[in-house]
Amino acid sequence: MASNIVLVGFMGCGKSTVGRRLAAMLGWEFVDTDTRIEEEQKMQVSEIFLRKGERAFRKMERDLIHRLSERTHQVIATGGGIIKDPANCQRLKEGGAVVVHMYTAPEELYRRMRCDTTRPLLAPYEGEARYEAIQKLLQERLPLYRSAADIEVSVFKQSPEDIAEEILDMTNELEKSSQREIWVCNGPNLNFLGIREPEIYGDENYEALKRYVVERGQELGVKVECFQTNYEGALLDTLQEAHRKGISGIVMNPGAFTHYSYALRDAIASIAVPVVEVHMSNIHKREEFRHRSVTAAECIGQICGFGFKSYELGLQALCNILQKNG
Ligand SMILES: Nc1ncnc2c1ncn2[C@@H]1O[C@H](COP(=O)(O)OP(=O)(O)O)[C@@H](O)[C@H]1O
Ligand SMILES: O=C(O)C1=C[C@@H](OP(=O)(O)O)[C@@H](O)[C@H](O)C1
Ligand SMILES: [Mg+2]
Repeated sequence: MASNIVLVGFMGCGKSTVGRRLAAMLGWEFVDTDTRIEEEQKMQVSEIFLRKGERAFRKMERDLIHRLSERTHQVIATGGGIIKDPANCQRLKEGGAVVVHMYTAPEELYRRMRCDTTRPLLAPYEGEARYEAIQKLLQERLPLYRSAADIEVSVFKQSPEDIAEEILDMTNELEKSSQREIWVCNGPNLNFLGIREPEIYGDENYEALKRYVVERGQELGVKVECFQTNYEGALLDTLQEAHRKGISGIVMNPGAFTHYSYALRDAIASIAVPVVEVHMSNIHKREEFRHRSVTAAECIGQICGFGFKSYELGLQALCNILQKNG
């Protein structure tokens, strides 16, 4: 489980409201950074802005985040500007926190904060001008929230209780997927990518393919290991090893073994690990002997024709299935 759950998002998205409920559901401490700063300074946030200025407030936020990052079992509702300094979320994440971005449209944020007097950044604006200020600031900050967050949850037309439940489910799923390991297994001649018939397989080499799949894995929150061999038996050994080690899934490009290796077909059939078959080229558009796959029927499915992207689609398909199966 995450050490802390940190809620980020624009003013009015419901961080304070949802955070309190989420903490109660988990039996964790609830910390609202604005409230904590107000208690420590014995002054309202709007008064701090007025008397000491925004810079001083941001420093108070930074100092508080520093202290909170050393503790665990907290749901932390941050102020909407916490992401102005990327080091804040970075610090919390280094301590094992999961950062959740709560998102809704500017129209809904305006509806909630039309008459609000507690948010100093909106104080100079009323009516239409307030809506425009929200829209402009949201546009500026959205990329910052997104790059800080591990998870994004839409909070439009959902009750705070339902949002808290959803955050809990998503956090649990993130936790599970981070424990998953997927092997990307490549068969004969794939080590010759970049050299081998570039008009079919492109000019990027095998090292580039490895980097590509590892990065796609990171985006999906799973660990990816790559294997390549030109030997049929070695490919079988790798599948059996994946089974013995309890690897979560395999994305496999069996190369030309696809079309005739019954031994590989039997290996896929005998392991408990789900396999997705991928090919860079569209094998059905090519020579007759490539139209048939003796291995695909033992796999969950086959993806072909999208170059490196076939591997990404394979990884996505596997992750969806693993998520569905718990
Ligand atoms: N899911 C929701 N649906 C409707 N109104 C909400 C929801 N969550 C929060 N609110 C309301 O929106 C306003 C802002 O919520 P708050 O929790 O203070 O947001 P934040 O801490 O992100 O600024 C409050 O009036 C609150 O009651
Ligand atoms: O977005 C911001 O810069 C701010 C958001 C506020 O918190 P909420 O997001 O809880 O409104 C509060 O920290 C301060 O007014 C500044
Ligand atoms: Mg708040």
